[in-house]
Amino acid sequence: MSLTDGKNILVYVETAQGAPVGPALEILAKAKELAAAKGEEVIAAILAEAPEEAAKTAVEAGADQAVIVKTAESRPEVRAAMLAKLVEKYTPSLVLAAATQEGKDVTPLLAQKFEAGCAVDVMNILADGDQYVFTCPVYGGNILNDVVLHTQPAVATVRGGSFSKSIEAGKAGKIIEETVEIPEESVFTKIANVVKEISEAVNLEDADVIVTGGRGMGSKENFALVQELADVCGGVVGATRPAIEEEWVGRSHQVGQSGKIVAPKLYIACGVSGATQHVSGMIGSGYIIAINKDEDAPIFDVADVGIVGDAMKVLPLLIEEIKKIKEA
Ligand SMILES: Cc1cc2nc3c(=O)[nH]c(=O)nc-3n(C[C@H](O)[C@H](O)[C@H](O)COP(=O)(O)OP(=O)(O)OC[C@H]3O[C@@H](n4cnc5c(N)ncnc54)[C@H](O)[C@@H]3O)c2cc1C
Repeated sequence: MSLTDGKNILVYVETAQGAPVGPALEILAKAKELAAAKGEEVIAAILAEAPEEAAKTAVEAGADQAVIVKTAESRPEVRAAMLAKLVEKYTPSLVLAAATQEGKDVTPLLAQKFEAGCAVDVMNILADGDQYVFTCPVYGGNILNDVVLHTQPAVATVRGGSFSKSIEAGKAGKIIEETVEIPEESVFTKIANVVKEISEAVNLEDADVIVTGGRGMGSKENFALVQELADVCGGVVGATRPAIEEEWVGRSHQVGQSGKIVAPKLYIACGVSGATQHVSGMIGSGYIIAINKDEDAPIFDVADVGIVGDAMKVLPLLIEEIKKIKEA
């Protein structure tokens, strides 16, 4: 199945605890800009148990209309099938979703239904006549590749932090409720078990402050300093793959190529060497502070501020100073 004469941009607005996730709001702002240049519209598609509030926020963030489907369904296969029904009905030329874990699961399945090309982890989008040019990182972010998809629709997942959100409080837009039924016999995925740790995954993609610990933290006891610093900064804990393999923190905290792509305002890397596979997941951060005892560690190449020292000595000092400032 493929579309012809597609028009408008459909943004899949993922939600968490009833509200759109930050990267989805960023995409809506970019979609608004792209659509306005062509005299087209932005349609937000929301699949959630109670999507009404999220729909209002999506409109304020740039959507001209929000299409909502009330559902508690969590299986990516079913969510992709639901979105496909909306794409069939609203015939967008472009479908965008955040490159979150859910976006990465759902979007390629959606693209496959329309035999459409799917650009992943997009960092920029330019309109070029009737086509869009998607800038995507390849080889762990060492090369930026421009991709053009000659399909209807074109489908893309967008990396968090690539665009800035823009909220126009009180903006009005049409909210349309759709009912989409996906017959159970057409679904191959059955949920056998939900693993608690993964289901209560930390929301790294939306965090303003991330404090990440790497192998250099040395032990689970020392890693507690990373949590403490995150707490005093009002942030969340990230980790490199070795720190997770050592079981100092859960898998949902992993930042990097095979973890989460993050773009907080502040990223503090403690005992992290700066391997390409890690850096490709955090290079979009606004301000990077690195603490490493090796002055030649590659993490310093991407850091705005580098502290050469033993993290076990530097972190307690930082925590103490920040506490003092907050109490003052
Ligand atoms: C296909 C693939 C995918 C991968 N995906 C990911 C991914 O998503 N995320 C990820 O993180 N990695 C990923 N990796 C692993 C990656 O290649 C690196 O091995 C990893 O990022 C290194 O983690 P690290 O910096 O914690 O450890 P190390 O590279 O061992 O660095 C530890 C650092 O701590 C410093 N240090 C030691 N003691 C102290 C101290 N007391 N105080 C301060 N500094 C200290 C050292 O100088 C060193 O620079 C992937 C690898 C592959 C092959």
